[in-house]
Amino acid sequence: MRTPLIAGNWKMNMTVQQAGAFADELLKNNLKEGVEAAICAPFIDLPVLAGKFKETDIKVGAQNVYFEKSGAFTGEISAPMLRELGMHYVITGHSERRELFGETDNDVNKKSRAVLEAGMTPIICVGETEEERESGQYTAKVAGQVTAALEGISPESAGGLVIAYEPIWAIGTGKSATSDDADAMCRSIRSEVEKLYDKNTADRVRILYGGSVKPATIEELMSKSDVDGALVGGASLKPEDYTALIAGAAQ
Ligand SMILES: O=C[C@H](O)COP(=O)(O)O
Repeated sequence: MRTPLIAGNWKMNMTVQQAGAFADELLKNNLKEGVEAAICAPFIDLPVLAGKFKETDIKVGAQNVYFEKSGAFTGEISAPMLRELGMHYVITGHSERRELFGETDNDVNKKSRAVLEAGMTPIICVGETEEERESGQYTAKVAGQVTAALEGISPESAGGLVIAYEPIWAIGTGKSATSDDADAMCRSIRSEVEKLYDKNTADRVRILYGGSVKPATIEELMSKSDVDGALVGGASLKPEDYTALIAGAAQ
């Protein structure tokens, strides 16, 4: 049985003060049980969130990492640094990092391995462009991203990780994939994991959908058998919306 996960991705939003205020508000709400809650925030917000959520089940994660452990890499943050802060998750391979910062499949693989090695869980993002969807190449594109991201990762580790399917055309556009399309792609990713490993690993790995998920759409999305949760951008920025997402996923 896979525990549903609602992971917020704040992207480049929320100052330290705003992050603290969000946490205080969220802690006043009764989050429904049975759903894992995680917030992936900008690096500077992580200590305050880790502190505020310390005595709770709410997990905190980063949105990026560098794959080396330490050294002359000005401006970068390593996986052991994040682990020491109490991070559980690190997003790797988000399409914004691939598109805007030139991250390759190889970078995503190295980052995901560094995250696992440090004792955290990567949320590995994959997804196709609108052009790839329209030309029918999307399944092959996503399968290729999954294969590249998982290279050299053991079956034990692979079973515990999280993959987020985020069609690029649905991110921040209000144009969400239908729940059936999301389910079909999550199933296709699971079968790719089974090809690379085995059925047991494929049954354990959690696969999220991301792309314009809102409180109004979460329940329908979560009714699908291969969708194990959501990676949520815009709708994770307000405590009341985030609380509603958790409630919707708990139905
Ligand atoms: O990581 C989250 C995704 O990019 C989705 O963002 P969005 O919910 O604002 O469309």
